[in-house]
Amino acid sequence: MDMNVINTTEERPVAVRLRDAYKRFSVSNVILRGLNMTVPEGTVYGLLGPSGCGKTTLLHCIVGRSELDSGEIQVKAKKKANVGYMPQEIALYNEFSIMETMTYYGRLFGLSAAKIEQRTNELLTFLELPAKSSIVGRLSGGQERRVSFAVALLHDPQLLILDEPTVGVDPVLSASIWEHLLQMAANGNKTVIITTHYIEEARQAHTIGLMRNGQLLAEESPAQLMLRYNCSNLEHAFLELSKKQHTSTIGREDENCNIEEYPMPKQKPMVPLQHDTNCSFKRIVAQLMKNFYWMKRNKAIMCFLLLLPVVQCFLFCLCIGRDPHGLKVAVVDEELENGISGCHQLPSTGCNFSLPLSCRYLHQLQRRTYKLIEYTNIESAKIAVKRNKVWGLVYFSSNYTSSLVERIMENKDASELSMELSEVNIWQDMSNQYISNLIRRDVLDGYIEFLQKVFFDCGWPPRLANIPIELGDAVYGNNNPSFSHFTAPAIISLFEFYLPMVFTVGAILMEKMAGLLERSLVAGVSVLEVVLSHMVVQFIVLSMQTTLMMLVLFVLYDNPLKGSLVWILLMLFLTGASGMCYGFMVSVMCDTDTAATFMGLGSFFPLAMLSGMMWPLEGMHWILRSVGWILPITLSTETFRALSARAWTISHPTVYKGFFSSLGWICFFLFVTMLVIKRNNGLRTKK
Ligand SMILES: Nc1ncnc2c1ncn2[C@@H]1O[C@H](COP(=O)(O)OP(=O)(O)OP(=O)(O)O)[C@@H](O)[C@H]1O
Repeated sequence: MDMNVINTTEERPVAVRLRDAYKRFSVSNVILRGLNMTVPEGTVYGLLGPSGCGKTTLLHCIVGRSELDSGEIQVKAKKKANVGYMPQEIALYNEFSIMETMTYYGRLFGLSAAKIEQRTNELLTFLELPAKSSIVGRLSGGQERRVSFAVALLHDPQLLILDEPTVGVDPVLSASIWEHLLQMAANGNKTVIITTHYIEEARQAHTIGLMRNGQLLAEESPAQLMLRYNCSNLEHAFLELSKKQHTSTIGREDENCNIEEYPMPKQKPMVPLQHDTNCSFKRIVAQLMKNFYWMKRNKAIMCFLLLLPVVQCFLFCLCIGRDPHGLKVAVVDEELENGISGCHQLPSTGCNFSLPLSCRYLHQLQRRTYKLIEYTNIESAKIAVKRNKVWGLVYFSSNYTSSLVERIMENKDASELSMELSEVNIWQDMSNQYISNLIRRDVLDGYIEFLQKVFFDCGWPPRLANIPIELGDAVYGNNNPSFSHFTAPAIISLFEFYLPMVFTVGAILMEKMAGLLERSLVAGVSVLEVVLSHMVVQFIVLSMQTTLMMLVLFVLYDNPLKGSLVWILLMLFLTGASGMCYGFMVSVMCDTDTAATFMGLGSFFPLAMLSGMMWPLEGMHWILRSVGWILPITLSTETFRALSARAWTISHPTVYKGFFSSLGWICFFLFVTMLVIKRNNGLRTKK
């Protein structure tokens, strides 16, 4: 049966009309030059033209993926839900099964589960597709294209816009697709706009638009076109038309000295298709379902996302903040005849000054887990320090004990010599700040302990052996503060900020780059719905990540958590929200994952450095200190510290500043995101 019997000359309502359409990507890249196009309702319109002439751009303008610079587009279908669009790229979720793909788009179009099932079965049979449980990414290129075609047909739309649907499809199926399209037009009064590279295939269309140099050279039925140019095929007709246009353009170029007039109206033309509503519960549910499918199919990625923070927290607790053990220290003790091994036979208590007191002091150092390595003289011990075999050298003179006793007994009358010989001499490798400070602390504390014990054993007041400074109980924290207690709040804040950022960028950029996001937007999803559904998933994932991190840091390990848990969780929630909003900003600003990676990494290190995580802000250069506090996790980390270690409440400025800072950053990131979306007219990649 010849479906091409529809009389296109009769007055039919117009499904799509373009008037004086202008579009360019740059001054030298003008795509549409005052193009006029009329697509009658209930017909198949074949859009033909050489590669790169702007067919896809024209379709993008009709479905709202792109905007005209000037001119007018009228689409009778009005709503996005009445249009079926098959983009040139495959734009399908590779991990989904065919049924999951259909379910997602069916839900977006508001179809019931039964209707989706029925339409899927029909389309699978018609398009000769494999079982609906087949995974899209494992199909052949041609099969993927047919699934993409099935998605466009799923909701039986009034207007069907197909960008090269028959590429990679075998000729028999291609013929049946054309037959189906013609039937839809004849029996269902549907309008189809189709682009193809196979010119002879387009012969079946009711109307043909031949596009070249941003204009339609002709717009009539294939038969009329061939008759007018007295050709037996469309290719020749197109050639004739192209020659004609070329000759007329040369004339005009000479007249205008190559200057092209380009209209620049004050207001951009209206977008032809509108959303039903900006936020529909059904479409959010469809998005959530899609996200759930994605997580189900990407279990490895989800496990990685959940386990990464836990593993990092474990590693942090195991590696950071614990004092080094078994540090080697050289000892040169000239008062011991049998070396320090002989100390073991001597009593470590009592008030007998005929025994060497240096043994008792060395015993204190050993109790603090130092490994004492004996050397015969200072020179050889210093060489060992230089070679980094030991971290320092402790030296006792041959008259150490007698001189120390004289120093204690004679006090202010002790001789200069006894004062000198009673000193323990220490030389340290100070290249490692933490280790050298630790040795210094232990050498001093160990000495006080040793002397107090001697005083006690001799019946003298032990307090006399102490330096006259009394350290009271710590007001916050404890008198032996741990580095990990200082850094734990920064670690959790950093994760809380960066994990949502990475997840958001990954999810949105993946959809954006594969054209999936645009396909959903053309199908009627609004940016607000994309953001809301992502937020829901993000917060479920973040809650699990936070719970696991808190368990490791504050339950399994003893990092302080003294303040109100509600405020602590709220602070973490806001930090996560600002990380997510940062992710939104990065994903709308970057078109490739490489750019996003650079942006993420480029911000990570400055943020980590300036957040006061590694070093207190008070110790930074004043310029950085005055900038550092503005950054997203600086004040929130301080707030977390104030809440967890000091149990301060929201009324304290340090606490509420962190909340304000996070809220401010959320607003800033969202504002920039909206600006970029507005400037780019949506969430599209540059290509
Ligand atoms: N976002 C963009 N930014 C800059 N130039 C673009 C953009 N999109 C398309 N172009 C350019 O516009 C021109 C027309 O591209 P378009 O994809 O519309 O052509 P086409 O006729 O559909 O080609 P084909 O038949 O090969 O698909 C090309 O030169 C392309 O490089």
